[in-house]
Amino acid sequence: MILDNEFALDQVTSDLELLDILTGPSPPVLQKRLPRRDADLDPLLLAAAASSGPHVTRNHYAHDFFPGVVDPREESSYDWTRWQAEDPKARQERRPRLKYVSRQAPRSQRLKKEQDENKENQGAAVRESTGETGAATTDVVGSPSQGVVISTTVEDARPALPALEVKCMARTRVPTPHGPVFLHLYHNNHDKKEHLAIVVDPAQLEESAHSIAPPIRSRSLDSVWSEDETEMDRITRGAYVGRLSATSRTPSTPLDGTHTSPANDDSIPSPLIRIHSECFTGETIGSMRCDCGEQLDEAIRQICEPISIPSPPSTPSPSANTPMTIPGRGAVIYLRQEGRGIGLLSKIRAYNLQDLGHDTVTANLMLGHKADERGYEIAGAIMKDLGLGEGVRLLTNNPDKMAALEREGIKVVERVPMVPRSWKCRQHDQVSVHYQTNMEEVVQVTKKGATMIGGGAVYGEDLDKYLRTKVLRMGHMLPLIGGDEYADL
Ligand SMILES: Nc1nc2c(ncn2[C@@H]2O[C@H](COP(=O)(O)OP(=O)(O)OP(=O)(O)O)[C@@H](O)[C@H]2O)c(=O)[nH]1
Repeated sequence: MILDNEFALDQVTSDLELLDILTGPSPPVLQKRLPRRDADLDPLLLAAAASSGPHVTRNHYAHDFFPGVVDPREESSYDWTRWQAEDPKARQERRPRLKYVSRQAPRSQRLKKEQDENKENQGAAVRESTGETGAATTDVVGSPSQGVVISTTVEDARPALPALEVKCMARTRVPTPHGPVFLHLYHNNHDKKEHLAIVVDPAQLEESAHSIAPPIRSRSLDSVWSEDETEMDRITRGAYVGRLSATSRTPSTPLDGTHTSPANDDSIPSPLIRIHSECFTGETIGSMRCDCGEQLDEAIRQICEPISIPSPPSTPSPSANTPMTIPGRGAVIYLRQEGRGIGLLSKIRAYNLQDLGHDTVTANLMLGHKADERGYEIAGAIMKDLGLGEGVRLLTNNPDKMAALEREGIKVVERVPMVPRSWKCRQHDQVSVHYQTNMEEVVQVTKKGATMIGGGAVYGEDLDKYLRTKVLRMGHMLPLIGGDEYADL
């Protein structure tokens, strides 16, 4: 502030002095420049100075707006003699100032770090192939132009992971509304999670029947685990054939890999497979933010559907050319990769960011995660253990899953789209029940397979946003709803 007249003032330090100068009855006469003042100006002082008249502004500043008077209506709040200045520290404690603190480094630094990591990963791959372990990373903090290296660490000298191995620890029959399945629980040597395989192959329950298609069985479960394992050990872990009952218990023998089917293999469609990632919210509490629960249900339903095949020559049938029906076969590989690999805690936080208007991809990025942090190596290994590496039909819209499985050496012979039930229903006659609840229309699908809590199809604004983001930002292979493209599915 510069007032260039004759009024002499060496130091103007307090807000009240300034107020006097600015709002006094006659304009101030300054003889020299006011010294530079770095202290914060009270904005109320400026407001008072800028308002209509000194008689009003002085009064307001000193009384109504005085910082010590919390509530002007308080008894004696206008009584100067009783006012005591408040400890500014106490005031700060009472009203902590919310500060935005970015948890991310500037973008340039993050990009550089990413580049360094990529280089390092390439180096690690080379080292791994040459048998070296451990990876050095460099944390660059500060401007990249300065290249200030704060710390160089040898990344936790973690030994390279051993070659992936999976082992089916137990298997059991579970009846579901769609038909019986065999639940397989897997351990592996890369993470401590219990991944699962839900195998649909009811032909295995018919102990005596001649199975047309090769059985879907776990090699690791059926192998011999120790010299002294008993029949009961094998049966208890699920290494049996046929159906267990009080009168029937036949332990399995290790598969020799020479199983041949009497039918021409080409005539039997490849098993239908779904790689599904855990979703507590969608599968357990029926969340309608996503369609995960519905997808799990729909996948099991579709895999359980009987398959029509041409009669094999060796099978007696009324007419040689009459197609025959065999039970549906396939599996859901259920991976414990909650929230696309970011975990339930982060997914819950991401939901709050989504409520603020961000989509599911951006919310992940804002939390410092990738849009998708899943891996499919374990899924590939489980599929091979189940003898499913040679050709599967994959239920998915996700191009990453297809590519990842191919990388794991799984032959995907066909992609079967996963169409959200609500997208099918909008044009479909199957929507036979409409009812009102809480002023919203609820669509109840009467089609077989509706097992989720609260109804057959998830629906709503949140779900539409989620599904559209998957199509528009994650490249999912699903035409957006608009016309009658799903009417026949
Ligand atoms: N981070 C995040 N994860 C979510 C959200 N909604 C659902 N998920 C997770 O997404 C995963 C479900 O994905 P999947 O259905 O296996 O597969 P997909 O990538 O959608 O591909 P499809 O095979 O076409 O269904 C589960 O792990 C869910 O927990 C979300 O809003 N944010």
